[in-house]
Amino acid sequence: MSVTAPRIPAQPPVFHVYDTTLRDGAQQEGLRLSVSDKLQIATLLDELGVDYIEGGWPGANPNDTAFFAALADGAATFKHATLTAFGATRRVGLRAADDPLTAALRESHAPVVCLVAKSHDQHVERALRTTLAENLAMITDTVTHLRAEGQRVFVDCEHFFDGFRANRDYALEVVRTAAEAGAEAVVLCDTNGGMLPPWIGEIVAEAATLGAPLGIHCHNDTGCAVANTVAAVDAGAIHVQGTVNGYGERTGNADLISVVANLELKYGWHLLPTGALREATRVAHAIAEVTNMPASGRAPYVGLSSFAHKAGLHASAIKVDPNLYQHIDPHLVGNDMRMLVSDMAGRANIQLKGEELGFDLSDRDLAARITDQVKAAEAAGYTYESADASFELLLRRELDQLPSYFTAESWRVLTQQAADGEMDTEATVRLTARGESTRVVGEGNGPVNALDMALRRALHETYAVVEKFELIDYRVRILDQGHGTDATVRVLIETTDGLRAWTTVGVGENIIEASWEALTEAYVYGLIHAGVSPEPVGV
Ligand SMILES: CC(=O)SCCNC(=O)CCNC(=O)[C@H](O)C(C)(C)COP(=O)(O)OP(=O)(O)OC[C@H]1O[C@@H](n2cnc3c(N)ncnc32)[C@H](O)[C@@H]1OP(=O)(O)O
Ligand SMILES: CC(=O)C(=O)O
Repeated sequence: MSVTAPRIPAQPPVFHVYDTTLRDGAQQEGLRLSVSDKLQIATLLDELGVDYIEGGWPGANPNDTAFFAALADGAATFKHATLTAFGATRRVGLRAADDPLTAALRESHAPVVCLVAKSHDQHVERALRTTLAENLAMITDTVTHLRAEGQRVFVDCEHFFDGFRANRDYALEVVRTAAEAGAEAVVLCDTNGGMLPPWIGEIVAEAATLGAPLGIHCHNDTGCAVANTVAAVDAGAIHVQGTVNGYGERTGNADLISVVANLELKYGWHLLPTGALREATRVAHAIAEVTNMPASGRAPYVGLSSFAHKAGLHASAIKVDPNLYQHIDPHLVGNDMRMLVSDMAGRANIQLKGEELGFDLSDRDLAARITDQVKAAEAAGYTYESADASFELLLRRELDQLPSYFTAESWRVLTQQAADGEMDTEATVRLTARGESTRVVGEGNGPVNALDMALRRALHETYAVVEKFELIDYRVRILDQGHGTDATVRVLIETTDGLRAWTTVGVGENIIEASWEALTEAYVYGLIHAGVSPEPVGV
């Protein structure tokens, strides 16, 4: 058999992409979703084209109950996805029809219910504190009851893989019971997330001999949730569960976008509606905004760095053909290639970055000169990979295309503590803009804020657009760790004009000097991109 051609399994005729961001994703530490957050996320998930959106556990808390009620009242409608309510099998000793939590599932009006059932004998005996037979009866009773009430049912077999190892026959009996009761998919859960891909593959293959439609739900405690999910699919699972951005209890769940992108782009399967995968990056980032959990730059497929190239050797080959250093075309998932400029850059990085910013750096000597400058500046502490705006100013300086808007003559900052303990900071800036000299004082809650106020006031008369500029992030890093307060520092400042954001860098032995450099560069870059004409030559 040839190993050069990849093994591509055939796509099953029926396959479910099941999202649990709003339920298991919300079990992540620090994540709290309001009803309105859930509605926004559900709409984004529908745009991504997942088949099922698990909205939460109605009846377990007022928020989730209200979310299902809001959907029942028409707060959002889905073009593609089917709403699913999560819950558990009925309580020990109750009839499903009499269990208030089962009633909440019925009353959720969700067309599909996903029930968590115990499948590990020890969990039945020690956590549920009941018999193995009663657990099977709980599954049968709850599934048949909900089916009779007109809801479709999936069953999540909690701790299935550990349970299979502890008591294979019982774990398989749970699968058989759920399927016979009418579950459309029986989902095998690696609840503790301790499995590895070959183990998942072997166990799913054994479970598949029962003939029931199987699903997979993996946690990421071994860092293998996505690989485990793909292994389960290879072994016969036709339903994959996961969350966007891999949110979830402890180390999270399988990242659903990675799973789907792998199956679509590596196996060539069609899982999402045509073209929807191109929404993946936008949706992952929009959901991160709603959860207020910054998306990982290193997330496969959709991360900011997923197609960012830093090394000179990579860039030189990418100039010939981007595919030489990329596993897919980033546009397939709505992402983009980015070229990073740093001390690891060669001429090719600089040329490609220049092209990205709209400058022709095809001249080899010019590109080499700029590369040398970047390396020297990076050695002195500057960083350009996260300060594109300062890199553009460096390019413009070298190309003699840097407009002169003002000349700063001097600046001074005073901070004092008054007798009542209040801190006052005042900055004075003296500069010339379009031939006019000004001396302006600004006050702020700290030295950088006061300098920003003074600079803004000094420029405002001449360049009114500066009132739109707002400093939105300020980061300081000590560069030579061995030194104490006399160390060199690097300051990164992010500024916005309300439409776009840009980052500039300053370096110095004095934190205020470094901040001043980054601040003035931020204003110059902002003025250039606002299309403001500079000072007339000779002023
Ligand atoms: C693997 C997973 O992530 S499954 C999803 C887990 N998610 C959550 O737990 C979040 C939502 N949960 C909740 O709000 C609450 O736990 C509730 C409302 C469901 C239950 O709350 P309480 O009635 O106060 O019970 P509590 O949380 O202390 O314990 C859970 C009970 O459910 C029982 N239980 C656990 N799994 C199951 C199951 N699959 N089927 C039936 N009962 C179960 C437990 O044995 C325990 O019973 P007990 O009250 O007789 O001791
Ligand atoms: C059901 C579920 O979330 C789990 O077993 O991990």
